[in-house]
Amino acid sequence: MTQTPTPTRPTTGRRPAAVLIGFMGAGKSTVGRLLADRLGVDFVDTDIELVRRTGRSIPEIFSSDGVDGFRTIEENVVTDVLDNHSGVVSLGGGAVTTAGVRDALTGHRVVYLRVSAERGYERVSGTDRPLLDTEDPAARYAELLAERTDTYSSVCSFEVDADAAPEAVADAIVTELARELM
Ligand SMILES: Nc1ncnc2c1ncn2[C@@H]1O[C@H](COP(=O)(O)OP(=O)(O)OP(=O)(O)O)[C@@H](O)[C@H]1O
Ligand SMILES: O=C(O)C1=C[C@@H](O)[C@@H](O)[C@H](O)C1
Ligand SMILES: [Mg+2]
Repeated sequence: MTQTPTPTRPTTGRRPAAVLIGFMGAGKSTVGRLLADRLGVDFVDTDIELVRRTGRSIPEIFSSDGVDGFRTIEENVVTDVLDNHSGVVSLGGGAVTTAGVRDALTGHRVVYLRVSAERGYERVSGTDRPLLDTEDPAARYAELLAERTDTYSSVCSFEVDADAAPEAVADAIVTELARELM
């Protein structure tokens, strides 16, 4: 009897050393770069990659395609990067809200940068964040963070306190990665 092979995405067989997740302002991009330097590997930020591939800014995509359109583009970029990148990968803050991204994270070393609403909002306040474009962005920030916390926890391999300084967060990740090798 002939068996139908399970369809899989084409891959290069490369796997990220670590995938950073967490809310806006948790420091995924900042710490991701530091961590990649420390490990001597490449760094890819899926928000930057998405802008590069589409030639449009994130606020432009939100305004023309809506949040669902943005998530579809984001899912394609994230799954492609996870399949083909071997260094450190930082995801956009809302990528894990898409089921396809959560599935694609299975089996990866996923680090959750857990930031408090106070520290995180301080870091993003005044920047162009479509999802915070409301009358009370600080309250919206805290609300969205609370809504997503369980999702971040459910897909991560381990979490680090991201209220600390970027170097300290990168150190904590290196320590945990080294512990896993013991
Ligand atoms: N641990 C930290 N301590 C203090 N400031 C930080 C820390 N991490 C990041 N920052 C600052 O906060 C801002 C946002 O950081 P960053 O862009 O790395 O966050 P992010 O998690 O990638 O957010 P996004 O989900 O929007 O991509 C930047 O100005 C950065 O310099
Ligand atoms: O938290 C979010 O939903 C987002 C976070 C950013 O990284 C960007 O991906 C975008 O602004 C959406
Ligand atoms: Mg970022």
